[in-house]
Amino acid sequence: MSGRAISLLHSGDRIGEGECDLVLDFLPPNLATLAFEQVRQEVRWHTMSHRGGEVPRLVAVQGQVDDDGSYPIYRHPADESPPLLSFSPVVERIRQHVQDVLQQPVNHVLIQHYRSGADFISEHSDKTIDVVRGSRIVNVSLGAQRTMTLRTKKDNLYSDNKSRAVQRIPLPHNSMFVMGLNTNMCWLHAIRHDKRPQQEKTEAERFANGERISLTFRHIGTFLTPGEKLIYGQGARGKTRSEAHPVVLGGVEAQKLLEAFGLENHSSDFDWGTTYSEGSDVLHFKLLEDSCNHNG
Ligand SMILES: O=C(O)CCC(=O)C(=O)O
Ligand SMILES: [Fe+2]
Repeated sequence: MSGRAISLLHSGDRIGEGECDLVLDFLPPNLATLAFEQVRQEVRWHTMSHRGGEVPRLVAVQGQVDDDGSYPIYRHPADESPPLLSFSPVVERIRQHVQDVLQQPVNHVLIQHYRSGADFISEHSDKTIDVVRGSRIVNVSLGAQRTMTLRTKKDNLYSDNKSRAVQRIPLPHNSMFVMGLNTNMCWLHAIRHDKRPQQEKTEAERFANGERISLTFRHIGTFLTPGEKLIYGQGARGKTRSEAHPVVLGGVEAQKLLEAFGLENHSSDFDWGTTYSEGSDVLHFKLLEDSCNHNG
């Protein structure tokens, strides 16, 4: 491939590094027709702040809470994430379908409500310190069709040494986009805002009054004990429940983890083992940002 071609891709095409999939008509019709409205009503929506500003969409987090009250934690650089609640009824039904089709457990979901074409998520790579190695990340789309844009990172140019590959994947209502960790490493992904006038949009894009809900399911290997006291698992320093350590708030460790997240956003040959395998017990980054602001 050469030049600046932007590929518009669909189910069955080679997407990203080739280990991605777009599954259409994912939920059975009886669930698909009520899922958007039920999720919208059932979920306790929150705003979320990042670098002091509100992110342009509503969010909620649900997950599998163990008998001892431990629950999975997905860390990414937000000032504060909403509290994790147990899977609500319709989200649990969707999760069961994801697990059946994927043949992989998923124990955590970030649910996002794009209230109109003005809501978006900027280009990023998912942060994988807490994502089980070798697992796949899933986005279930409900409501209005939006487009997932994939773009290779700056350190991964075409052979002309100038341009980056771009792929656009329309995500219609009731589809499941499956992303492998290789694609997450070599490409950035985004849902860009769509400010075209209504009459230029297709029926699928105007569906559900232009509102979209996405459910990002992940298999998480890092856990918190009740009250955010202790942390253990893949992304923590203590790898098992009995080796759990108290969580660390802000400070040098938080700075280190934020730098690692930055590296993961920029590097296509990101070495997970070197960067993450030791683990980090950091939970919140806001304290750190506040102290940075005071310093400078
Ligand atoms: O809304 C989507 O489909 C994408 C969400 C996403 O990339 C994320 O939550 O990391
Ligand atoms: Fe993402």
